[in-house]
Amino acid sequence: MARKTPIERYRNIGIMAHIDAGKTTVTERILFYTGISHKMGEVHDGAAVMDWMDQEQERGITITSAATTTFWRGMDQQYPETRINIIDTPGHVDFTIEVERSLRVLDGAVCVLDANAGVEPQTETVWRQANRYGVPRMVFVNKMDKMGSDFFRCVDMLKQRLGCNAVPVQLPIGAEDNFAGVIDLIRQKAIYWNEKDMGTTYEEVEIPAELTDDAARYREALVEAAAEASEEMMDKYIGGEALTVDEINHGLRVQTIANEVVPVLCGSAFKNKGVQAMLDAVVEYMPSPSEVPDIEGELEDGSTVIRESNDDEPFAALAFKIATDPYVGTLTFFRVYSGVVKTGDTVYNPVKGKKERLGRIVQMHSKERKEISEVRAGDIAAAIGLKDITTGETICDNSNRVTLERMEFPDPVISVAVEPKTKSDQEKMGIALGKLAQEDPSFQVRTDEESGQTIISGMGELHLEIIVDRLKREFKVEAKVGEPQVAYREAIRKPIEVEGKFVRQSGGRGQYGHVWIRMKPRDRGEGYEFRNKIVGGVVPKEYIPSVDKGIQEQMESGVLAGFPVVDLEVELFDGSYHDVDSSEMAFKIAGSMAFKDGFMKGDPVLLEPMMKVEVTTPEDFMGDVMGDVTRRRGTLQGMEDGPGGKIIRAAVPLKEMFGYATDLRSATQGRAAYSMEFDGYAEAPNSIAEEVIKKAG
Ligand SMILES: Nc1nc2c(ncn2[C@@H]2O[C@H](COP(=O)(O)OP(=O)(O)OP(=O)(O)O)[C@@H](O)[C@H]2O)c(=O)[nH]1
Repeated sequence: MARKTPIERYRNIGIMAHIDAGKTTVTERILFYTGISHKMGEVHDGAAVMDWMDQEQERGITITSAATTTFWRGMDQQYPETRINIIDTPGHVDFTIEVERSLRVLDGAVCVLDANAGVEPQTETVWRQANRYGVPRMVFVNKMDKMGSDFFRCVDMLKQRLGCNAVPVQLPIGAEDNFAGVIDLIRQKAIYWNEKDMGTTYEEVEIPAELTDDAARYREALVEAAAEASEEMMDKYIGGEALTVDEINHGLRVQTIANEVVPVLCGSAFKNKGVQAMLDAVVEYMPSPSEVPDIEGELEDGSTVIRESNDDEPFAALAFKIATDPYVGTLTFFRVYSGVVKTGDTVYNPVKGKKERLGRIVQMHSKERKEISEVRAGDIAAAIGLKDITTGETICDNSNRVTLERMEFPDPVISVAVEPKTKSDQEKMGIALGKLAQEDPSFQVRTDEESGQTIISGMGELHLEIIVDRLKREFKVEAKVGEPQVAYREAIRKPIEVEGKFVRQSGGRGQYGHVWIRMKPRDRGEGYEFRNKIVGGVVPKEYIPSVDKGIQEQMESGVLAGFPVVDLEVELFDGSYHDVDSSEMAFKIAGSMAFKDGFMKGDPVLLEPMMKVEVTTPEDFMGDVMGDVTRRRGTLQGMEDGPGGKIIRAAVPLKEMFGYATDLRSATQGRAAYSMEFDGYAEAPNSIAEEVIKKAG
């Protein structure tokens, strides 16, 4: 079967936004206009297309990222059919991990702003993440019909708060109740959507006289930004020659894909204005899979390889989301980077080292699944029934094995004990939690050895709340939940040299392992490194990995209070062995003994997770909010004015942030908002450390 849509006509995009900016409404309108969704449900009466999990609809926030395919030929049918795959990215801070994994597989993003609120804390968080992945972006200033909407302030905020080169390609006609349509600055037309048919039809007329000056000024700026794309265009522009519409669009496209320009559009999804023009801009300015850098992978021999974005390469794809579906079981969403795969093919997962047969492949057209028999480079689809795969892993051609760039997931920072309400649910809960952990690598499950309790860990209070909620809804397991616990870490602050000797003489064959190691603290986030500095075979080669293993196992279970030890360099530089009695086990124990001893002598410290917190509050409550942050052991890091009031930035220990949502709401009559992001580990003060160590007993 040949390719239906050439890869140049693919757009894999994400829609990112702060909660309530209108991402769901925008997505739903896109599906409506592209003809896939024929009924328009309003988000909060529960019929929206993208909100597909029950509690998402109840909470009104989008938690999972699903992928939806749709086709667009342009407002005037001016393009060849373009396939737009929309990857939904959640806006809530507790789900940054969901944002990360969608950013990883999309080629471009539309950032939706609330025209009144502008750039909000979470917009910034997601924007920074997108910067890290170098994702080209455009902005849709939504809610132009809303009280207090201000397109130009939004553009200023984009420039100032996000530091991006925001270039309006449209201007709004009117605002708030009088928002009537948009000016297309490139084609120099005013567009008004017909209110009677939900904006399906529209008319294009001359720019209203009172806006011609503004339009000319903004057009000049955008032409200049487009001309930067090439010397030829720049020469033409400087020479006073007019650039054609095609040239301008081409220039903006080049600059947007190079992350030099962010085109800005506006509209009101709710009032059915501007969405089709935004889709046109997706086609014009967002890259196709072949216009973004090709993905890198690692072959089995450790060498690096590039997998080009085309059908002739060997098949390689990345699983970016795993969902459990009550009807079909496990759905593995994957993005194909290269090659073709068909149902019935055997694929290989290099991380698990396993082959699996690809049973059914489906494409998600919003809630509807379409069975397909093959997928190609650039496609996004879901496989049904893959058994052993976790989010972030590669699937590839079994005879051309490759591991694509791995996704990095932060370790969980908070945990709670969960216990099923009835004993008989124990097993059911175990299975359910296992499935949830497979879906979400930022969520972990373990059994506490001492208490026998099941401990779940994740990225925030809400994250775990939702897991518990899903246990109940999807798996029918009611669980009791303990107090949230912070995931501390342990580290040393002083370099140290220590000896570990494990010798047993017991009748027959004894045990003999003996090592000398140097332990050095590393900077935060640098992790663990083991160096072998043995010369002259004083510790035989075959035992060296055992020493490393002994140390790592001990690091996992901690020394001070049972939390993992981090940021440490260990050098094995001396030791001795016995011809008969030495064994891997003996050296493993010697390594762990040396490590434990060294750790206690190396000025050990407890580390606590720190959160980057940003609160937007009306000025009246500023004093209260700041006082409260300080009481929570927070360090104020800055303050500025925003449209929603004062913006306060601070670093606060996670431990002190429990229940913050509720406290902030009651302290500010619900008028403040906040966002929070894991920022790294810092030394916990003595009082806290003592308490934690005592509790660990
Ligand atoms: N006035 C106005 N309201 C809008 C517009 N678009 C969306 N809304 C409303 O804004 C609210 C939030 O919209 P959603 O589409 O749920 O926003 P979201 O960003 O998907 O929200 P989360 O899923 O919670 O992240 C809803 O009440 C919408 O009806 C708009 O263009 N104008």
